[in-house]
Amino acid sequence: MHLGPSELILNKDGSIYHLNLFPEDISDTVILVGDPGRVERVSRHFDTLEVNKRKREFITHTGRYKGKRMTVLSTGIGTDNIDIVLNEIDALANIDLKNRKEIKDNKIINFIRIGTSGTIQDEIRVDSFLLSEFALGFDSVVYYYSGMAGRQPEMESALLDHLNWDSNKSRPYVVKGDETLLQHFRGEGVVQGFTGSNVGFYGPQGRFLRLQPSEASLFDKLSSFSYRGKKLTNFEMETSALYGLSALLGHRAISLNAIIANRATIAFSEDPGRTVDRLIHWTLEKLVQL
Ligand SMILES: O=P(O)(O)O[C@H]1O[C@H](CO)[C@@H](O)[C@H]1O
Ligand SMILES: O=c1cc[nH]c(=O)[nH]1
Repeated sequence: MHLGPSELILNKDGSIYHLNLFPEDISDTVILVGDPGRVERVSRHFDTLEVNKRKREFITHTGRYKGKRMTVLSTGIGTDNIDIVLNEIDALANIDLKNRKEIKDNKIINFIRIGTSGTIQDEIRVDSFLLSEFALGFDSVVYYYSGMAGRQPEMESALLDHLNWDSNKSRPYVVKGDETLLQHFRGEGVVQGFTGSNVGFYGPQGRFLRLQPSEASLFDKLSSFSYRGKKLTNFEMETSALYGLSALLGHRAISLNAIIANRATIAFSEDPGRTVDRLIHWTLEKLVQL
């Protein structure tokens, strides 16, 4: 199918609209970070830097770490930005931008998110690393696409029963990370988790400064949910759409979280930057072995 100029939008120089990139600018290993400032914290470890581009909050560096070509790209905050980033990276990989048609042999991208997150379980230590085995999406991005790849309907039903969900809010969905990548990144010292991706940092994560909650018991209901021994472990704001869209597009994704807050013990990391830097270094080393 030919994609017209209002659908597949290209800049004057032919680069993709928001990311400002050409197909040759990206590797098939893409590290996603929320914070644009974190891109340099990753690429400072690279031996060589070949691409350094930006538009809006989307900064992209491509280079080599110990010989392996990698791209690190900032998504900004939220699942709506993940919709842009996943669709545009996929277009760079799998659409011929000149004739505006899908390329026959689809390329598979490995997406590795390195993010910050708050745990909701008291036994998970601040400054630990958490690998999201499953993601719970409070956003509704996946509902705009056809298909159920990666989705976990039984977990979704169990959760909806447990929460007695308010129908004014979008229906939460559950999606699994890519098993090949999960296997590679599982290991000692890494908590395996079930990550909630919320549609905000405050109310949607049960944080209230001056406003009052519409449902006072929601945070407790979420932290007490368990499905076949798997508890909901932590909150952040991107992993669900990353897992959902990657599965639908045929890519692989995992999400690694630096736990900087513990909402159950009301603790915050004394040095979150150090924890993020440790997670970056650990992830780069694991990626070289992939
Ligand atoms: O540190 P990043 O990757 O931005 O991730 C987390 O931090 C932001 C909120 O402070 C949200 O994007 C959340 O997902
Ligand atoms: O509590 C937290 C910490 C980091 N990021 C979030 O989204 N929530």
